[in-house]
Amino acid sequence: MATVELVACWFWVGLALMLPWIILKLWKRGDTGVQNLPPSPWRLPVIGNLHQVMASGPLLHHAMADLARRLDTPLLYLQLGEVPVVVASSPEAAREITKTHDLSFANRPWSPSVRVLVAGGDAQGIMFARYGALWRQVRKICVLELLSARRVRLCRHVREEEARRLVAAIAAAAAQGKATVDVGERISAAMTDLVVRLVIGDRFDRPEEFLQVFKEGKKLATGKVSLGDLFPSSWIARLLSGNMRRAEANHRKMFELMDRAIKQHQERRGNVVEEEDMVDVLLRLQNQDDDLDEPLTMGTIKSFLRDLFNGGSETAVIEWVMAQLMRNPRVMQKAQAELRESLQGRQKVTEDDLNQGFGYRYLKLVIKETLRLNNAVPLLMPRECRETCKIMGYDVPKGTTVFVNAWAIGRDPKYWVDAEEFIPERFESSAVDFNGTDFEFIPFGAGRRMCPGMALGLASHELMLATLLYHFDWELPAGVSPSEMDMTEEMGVTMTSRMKNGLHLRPIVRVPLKTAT
Ligand code: HEM
Repeated sequence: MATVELVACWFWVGLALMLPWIILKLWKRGDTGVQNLPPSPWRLPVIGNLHQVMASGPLLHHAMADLARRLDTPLLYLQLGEVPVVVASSPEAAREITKTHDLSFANRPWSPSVRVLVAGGDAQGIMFARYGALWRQVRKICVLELLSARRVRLCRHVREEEARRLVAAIAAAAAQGKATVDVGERISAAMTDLVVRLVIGDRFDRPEEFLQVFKEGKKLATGKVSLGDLFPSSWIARLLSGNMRRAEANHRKMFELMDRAIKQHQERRGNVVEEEDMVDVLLRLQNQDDDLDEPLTMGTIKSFLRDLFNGGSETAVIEWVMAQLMRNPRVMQKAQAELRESLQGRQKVTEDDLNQGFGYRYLKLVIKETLRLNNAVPLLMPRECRETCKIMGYDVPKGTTVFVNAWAIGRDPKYWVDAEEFIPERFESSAVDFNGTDFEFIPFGAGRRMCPGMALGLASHELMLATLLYHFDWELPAGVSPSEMDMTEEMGVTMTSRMKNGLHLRPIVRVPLKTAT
């Protein structure tokens, strides 16, 4: 049975088992109070709008976009099990939530799964941290230290080394006569290695174990909706959700390994650190306690590092860019021609070349267009309403989970000509950018909780892509034409959208890598 059917089947079995609890809830139910809530489709008792959302399959952003379109509303109210949800599906609604009333939506909701991750509040990190002094502290460290433009520049040699290793691995597969390579898997391995090096450095003695625990954690944190999160007050639902115990064990193991990495860094601290990794920076700041508004506890440091791993190792965008290029041979040809013409004669792609404008003006437009159509984080990360407020004339009650459907906004024909077409040139003469001020295009979010890793993410993505396009030509598997490519989406970790069946392509070496580098 297909995974989707299996998930759906378990979902309905779970609901059936919860029937006695549902009846009890119905019996106890009081009035919800009169409020001018945003438009909502009809609801069933207790499960609310779950049946409508689940009916369209596991892609929440598609289901939510359909419902908003059907009701012709920029702001949609849904009751998902016990969880009240508001979805913003227009640039105006997104602006109200992430800018005008940013402070009212500066929290992330803590579902039971998130509670496991943040260990009840002792390991809030940054992604799920409650808005307040601690979050402000870690966010400042991100912006000024760990992910600053200066640090992104300083670590460019690590990105270049990993990009070269990626090329070498793909070239070796091509030389062995492999029909195709799993491009997503290769990129993911390269990006995970990259982020491990940036965060804990080269000298950690158990990198393999760390990677394994990290990968298992990612599998456990699938973006699929869990019964326990939909009915947080029900222990039966939590029991049926199953994964919680494994997630707790994974969390413990991950923190144990981080303890070891931190200890190794501490032991080294007496020596001169030639090049600081992120653990070094955090330990240095921890020692300069007087400069901190909130103390950096070990729990905070470890959860902070965990979030940086998660944010930094996401590779869905690169895979989507490659897929769109294969589907649009004209665009692929233009991007490669520009790169090869301007980098002619060079044995490798360097960030200095790219930054000086060598050959990737068009590639930048390609990445932008992919972020519009295949937004890797389609619903951004959920916010929670901290105080009841009015958005576009409707009441959004305190405690509501709020999604911004950036995916739907990026495809809305009201704001985009030929919205479903892949046309990088649309950005050529347009000032619209993803820096969080043009609300029709917000792949990195906007406002206080906007992605702090944008510069690092873009630098890594641009270099990896330029390298893949410069060194190789790419072919689809025999018998598959560009228009027949499987572009089916699925939800990955922390609500990211990735290619469900991967991207398998045949690489043909065009510019061989010089081995002596
Ligand atoms: C192309 C790559 C990336 C994309 C598309 C992306 C996208 C996003 C989005 C949409 C959000 C939620 C914003 C919101 O709620 O308004 C986010 C948050 C975040 N991202 Fe990224 N991101 C990327 C790369 C990175 C990298 C490289 C890092 C760090 C190593 C990172 C770290 C984070 C963190 C820590 C948050 C949470 C911020 C907070 O809650 O204060 N991201 N990202």
